[in-house]
Amino acid sequence: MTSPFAIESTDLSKRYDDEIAVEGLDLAVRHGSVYGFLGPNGAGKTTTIRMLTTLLRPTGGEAKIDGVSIADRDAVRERIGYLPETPPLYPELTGREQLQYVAGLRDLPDAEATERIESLLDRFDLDEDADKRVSTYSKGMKQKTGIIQAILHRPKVVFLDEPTSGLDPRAARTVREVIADLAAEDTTVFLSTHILPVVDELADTVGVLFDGDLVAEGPPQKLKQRAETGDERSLEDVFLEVTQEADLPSNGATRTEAR
Ligand SMILES: Nc1ncnc2c1ncn2[C@@H]1O[C@H](COP(=O)(O)OP(=O)(O)OP(=O)(O)O)[C@@H](O)[C@H]1O
Repeated sequence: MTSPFAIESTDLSKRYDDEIAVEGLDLAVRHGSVYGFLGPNGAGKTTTIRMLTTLLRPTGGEAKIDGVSIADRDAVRERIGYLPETPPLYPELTGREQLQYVAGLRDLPDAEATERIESLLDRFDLDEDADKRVSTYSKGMKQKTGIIQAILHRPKVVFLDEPTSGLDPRAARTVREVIADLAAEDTTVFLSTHILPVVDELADTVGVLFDGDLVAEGPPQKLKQRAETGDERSLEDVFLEVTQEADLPSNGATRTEAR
């Protein structure tokens, strides 16, 4: 039977010399869902994403993407798209050339590549600037190009690190709509961001990482529900609480489960 999970990790860990960046991470992210991956600066989010996207070798544990071990780099890379914090772009290419280049790397047939590139350029309001060099692009224009190249080949799983970073409100809304569309088409979206309303709106499940450890996980609605009183609090309240609680060893950090 095929696994219901697009992303699975067991005891995934990364140690840099004596610094433990990620410790024993267990993830199970369903196909076609949006997973909001939260955590304070330095919590280990980028390290986790770099391991799941095969860019960094774990020092412990195992993970599978769409059923394929991250040890099988080529097979995993075929299945994923990744928008890192700084999108990898060639400044001397135009936006359109950059996307054509990526479509070529992904072996997209020419006609499909052209159709996909043009429709995404149009959707992100980048069509009029597509023949300018990337070196002349604003931060937001580079970010839009980075997002398009991450989803161009219709990956099964897409990892987005702060996708709305540097985007104006209209473009940020487009990104939110694109994420919802991807999930509706059964693409799994692993979304790392500090912008909690975006996660609240889009995520099926939220995971909060703190000091390399998952300290809370569940659907946003459940996490926001106070168990004792039934009152609702904001996702920001939840975030502040679980990342502070875990900070105080005397409190005995517990994982808030609300699956
Ligand atoms: N190449 C490296 N060498 C040594 N330590 C590293 C390296 N990369 C990351 N770290 C450490 O690992 C921990 C996790 O870093 P990581 O970049 O994964 O955090 P993050 O959650 O993505 O943070 P942010 O929200 O600030 O982007 C930090 O303590 C960081 O200093």
